[in-house]
Amino acid sequence: MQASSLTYNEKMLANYVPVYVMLPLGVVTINNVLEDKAGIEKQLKELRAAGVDGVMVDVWWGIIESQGPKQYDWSAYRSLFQIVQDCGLKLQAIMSFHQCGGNVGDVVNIPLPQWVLDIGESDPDVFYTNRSGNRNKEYLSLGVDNEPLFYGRTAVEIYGDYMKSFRESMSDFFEDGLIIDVEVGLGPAGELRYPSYPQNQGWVFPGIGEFQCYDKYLKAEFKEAATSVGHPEWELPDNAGTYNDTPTSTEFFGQSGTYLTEKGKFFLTWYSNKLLSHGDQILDEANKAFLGCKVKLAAKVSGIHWWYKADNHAAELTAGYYNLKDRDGYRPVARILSRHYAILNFTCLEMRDSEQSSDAKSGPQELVQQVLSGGWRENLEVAGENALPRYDRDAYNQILLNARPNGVNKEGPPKLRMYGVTYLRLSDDLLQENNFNIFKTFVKKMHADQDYCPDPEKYSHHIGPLERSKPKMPIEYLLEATEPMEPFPWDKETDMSVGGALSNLIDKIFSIFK
Ligand SMILES: OC[C@H]1O[C@H](O[C@H]2[C@H](O)[C@@H](O)[C@@H](O[C@H]3[C@H](O)[C@@H](O)[C@@H](O[C@H]4[C@H](O)[C@@H](O)[C@@H](O[C@H]5[C@H](O)[C@@H](O)[C@@H](O[C@H]6[C@H](O)[C@@H](O)[C@@H](O[C@H]7[C@H](O)[C@@H](O)[C@@H](O)O[C@@H]7CO)O[C@@H]6CO)O[C@@H]5CO)O[C@@H]4CO)O[C@@H]3CO)O[C@@H]2CO)[C@H](O)[C@@H](O)[C@@H]1O
Repeated sequence: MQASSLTYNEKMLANYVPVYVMLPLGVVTINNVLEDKAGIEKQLKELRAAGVDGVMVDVWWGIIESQGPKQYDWSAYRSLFQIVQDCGLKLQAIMSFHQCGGNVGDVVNIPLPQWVLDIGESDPDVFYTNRSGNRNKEYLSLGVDNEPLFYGRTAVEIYGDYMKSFRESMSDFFEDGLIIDVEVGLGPAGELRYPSYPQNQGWVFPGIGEFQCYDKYLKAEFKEAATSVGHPEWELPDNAGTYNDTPTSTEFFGQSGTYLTEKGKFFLTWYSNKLLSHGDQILDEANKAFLGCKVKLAAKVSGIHWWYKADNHAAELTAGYYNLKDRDGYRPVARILSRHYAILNFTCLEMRDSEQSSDAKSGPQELVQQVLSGGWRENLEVAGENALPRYDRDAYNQILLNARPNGVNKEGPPKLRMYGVTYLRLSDDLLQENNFNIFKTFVKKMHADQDYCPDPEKYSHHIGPLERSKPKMPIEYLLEATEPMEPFPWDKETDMSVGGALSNLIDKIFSIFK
């Protein structure tokens, strides 16, 4: 349709960014029970009335396949999905192949299935391991992706089977258009990363974290890789410090550090490429499992904003994002996702540089700008989340700015628009009157001041049947995307603000007299 023949509201709808809300982590309990049906239904109705488009929920491996290999029980989740559907909300389902517990905000503990942990008892190397030998049971090491150690199945086969079973068991919800998005769990917290900053091993913000490739499988792979380039003597780093170090206190990340040497570069390329192949392989399984469904696949990438403004980008490097001033660590991730028609879901949308302590050389705004721009340059849809729960107008305004970095276009689609934003997370605090009022304004502004729109096609979200992934990309082609590019320009402030300093003051006075 010609833009000129559209009504004002139709043109404004082209600026609409849907808002989803993450459900509580333990909405389905560890015993696979949806305990508080009435309570969740009431809350979902409140969200719907606030204009919210949908919700995101973790579908925990540790719950569904807890009884034994391939013994899936989806019944509690089916009840939950039915309620979500009855409330008129859409659903984003996370294939949570990780443990809940050990990350910021993890208020419940949901370990991996016991039969997997039992295998880890006799072969602890199935878990990510740091240099001092600490095992991390949050997620299986990518070193066992292709090892048939789990009653004859490899880790990747397990993930593939789980997703196929999910599709079969939820086929009616797919057909009804309830499930619009599947977030494919690719690591701890569901994010494509190594568990380099585990709070349950003593990491505190803003420690640089540690490399996690010292299990016997990854060690052997590294040896083989080093030998193949004529350096059998190269070992994994032994000078990269510990969780809470600063970069410059280590030899690896310090000035003229190992990370700049031939050996260091070889290691970092290997470490980050392993993560890329891991994501690629599991997304391929996801693509096969959901082929033909009217759904989008998505992958989460963590917002490691601390030490972003240091030359060494130490915290990103230990997490597996090989990102430096002269090397883009995120565009290769985006390129992989483009092969699978997947959305890039990035976090820390709410953070501003001015809120961060200068000691951490933190740059959340520049990081978001880089990653989102990279995604758009690779012709991807880009979505996002906030990293920490926030209820203040400054945080919402920052999310609004990132959602439409150049503002609204009253004549049709804006230059840049995020595909959607998922707010972390539904809680009593969010629903508290004053917080919820601000949140409702935020939703309205994300919708470009338009009423809630139940039909995604109307805001140009075409969710067609999922096509088969494109052919595998040669590593050289992937690595071409490491070439740094200028990010797109961002406006200073959003043109769809939920209110500024004065409103903040009124909120404070209001809360005192409540
Ligand atoms: O359900 C889906 C998944 O949900 C969870 O994963 C999500 C995760 O929760 C998200 O954070 C996000 O993951 C990333 C994130 O992208 C990264 O940026 C990073 O987060 C780091 C963060 O950026 C850093 O700034 C730093 O945060 C520290 C923070 O700066 C300090 O101020 C302080 O935070 C305090 C906070 O100020 C305070 O208000 C309070 O907050 C609690 C709140 O009061 C309470 O009502 C309750 O809602 O919980 C709140 C959080 O505990 O306490 C905070 C903690 O003391 O310390 C912060 C931590 O030191 O470090 C962050 C890393 O720790 O890393 C994140 C994790 O990779 O997106 C994830 C995926 O959606 C679950 O973990 C998954 O299992 C679920 O699948």
